[in-house]
This record gives sequence, C-alpha cells and structure tokens, in this order.
Amino acid sequence: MATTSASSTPAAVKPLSVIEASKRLAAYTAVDQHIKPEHSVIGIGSGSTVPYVVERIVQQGPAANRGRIFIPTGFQSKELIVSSGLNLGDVDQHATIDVTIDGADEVDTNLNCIKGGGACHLREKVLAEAALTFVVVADYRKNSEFLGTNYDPGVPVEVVPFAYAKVLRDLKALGSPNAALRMAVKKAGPVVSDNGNFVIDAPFAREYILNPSEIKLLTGVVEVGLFCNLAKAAYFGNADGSVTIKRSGGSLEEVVSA
Ligand SMILES: O=C[C@H](O)[C@H](O)[C@H](O)COP(=O)(O)O
Repeated sequence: MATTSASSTPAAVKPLSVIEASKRLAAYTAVDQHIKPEHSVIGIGSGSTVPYVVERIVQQGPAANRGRIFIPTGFQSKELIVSSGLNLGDVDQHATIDVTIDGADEVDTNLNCIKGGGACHLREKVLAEAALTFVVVADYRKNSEFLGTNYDPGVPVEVVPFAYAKVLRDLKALGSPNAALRMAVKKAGPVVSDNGNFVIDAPFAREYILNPSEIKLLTGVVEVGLFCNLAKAAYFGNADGSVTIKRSGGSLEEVVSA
C-alpha cells in the first residue's frame, strides 16, 4: 500500500484547479477508506471524478492489484481500467462486487443520487446494486440537501430509441413538462448511450423526484438515473482541502487531510 497522503501532490504533477483538486481529494479518501486488501472484485464508475479513483487504486501497487478484477460501468471506465494496467472483468461473470465507487451529479442528505449526466446510469445502477458497498465521490458542488437544487437538467431517463416520443409524452403527463431528448454536442442528433439507447432529461418538482419506480414503469424506459437507498457513503472534496463524508444512517463527518 502506498503511503502518499490524500492531499500530497508529487512534485512532477501539475497543480489542479480547485474543482479538480476537490474531486481528487474525495476519490483518494474514499479509496483509502473502502478499497482494502481483502477486496478482489471492484466496480469502477463513470465521469470525471473516477479517474482519480483509479489513480489512487494504482498507487496501492501491483501486489495489491494483481489478484483483483475491475468491472467497468461503460466505455470510459473500461478504457481507464485497461490503460491503467488493471485486470478487466464484467458483471455477468461477477454478480457480486465487493465495492463499487462512482461519481454523481447530485447527492441529497439521505444519499439519494441523480446519476446519468454522462448517460452511463444503466450500467452504473447494475454495478451499484451488485456491490456489497456502493460509495459515491464528488466535488462540493454535488452536495445538496434536496435533489434538483444544483443539478437542473433533470432526471436522466434511458429509453429505447423507437419509444422516445411516447416516453417524452408520458413524462410530460407525469409532471415534467420540460422533459427533453438529450442532444449530442459533437454529433448531429441525440446522445446515444453505450447500450445504443437515447436519454431524456426530465426535470421534476421536488415532491416527485424521489419516485423512480413510476418513471421506470413507463414502457420504453430502460433505466432511471435516480439512485435511492443504494449508497453507503458519499465523499465530497471541499475547496478548503477538507472532505465531507455523509454516511447512510445520517452521520456526517468532516475530515481535514494532513
Ligand atoms: O453517467 C454518468 C455518471 O452518472 C457520472 O458518474 C456522473 O455524471 C458524475 O460525473 P462527474 O464525476 O464527471 O461529475
């Protein structure tokens, strides 16, 4: 196990912005507290915070990682695992995962999360549910009392392409009049997920947002980016170099790194 502290920056590494440093701090602290020598099957989530998770796992050294299998939540994390020299596996071979660490778009007081800002929430939810321990890492902007406070595109809803117009109509009827098909930025047309599906972003009022089952029941919906009652802990890197840790059950801890 490497001895680098969560706040240490090797001299050759260029300084990070406050946001990036916060993501790294959250990721390093979560890995230090949750990825232990006895863990052999590890889920790796998606997004811009997760590379720091993998970076910290690699720092545990080849001996610690030799016997481990890493399960990705999509194309990005698969590439990350392979390019980091870690062993790649898949959830169809490992239905039980020791620990999954993933990012989030927003996390509330009770550790409910909005996920899917990167359209990966189907595989992410499978890995979150497969995990004995599911842990979320993020910078301080994602730490909210209520979902929908800071992340306003809405609830990501993955849909089979041919059903998107019908599901859009259903979501509007369900209380999301501004639900919209997510459009790609450097491609003409909609975002296409790793599973070949479309994504609708559906903003809901606070009183409806914690009810993923109603959305999931709409025919044509594959998965909903609301992760309720799944996370055991959420780590938020703060701008001042501290980490806020929210745990299921309601405990709150502030860790100041050395
Ligand atoms: O689909 C994407 C995922 O749910 C990400 O984990 C989420 O969007 C957070 O990503 P980031 O760490 O880049 O904020």
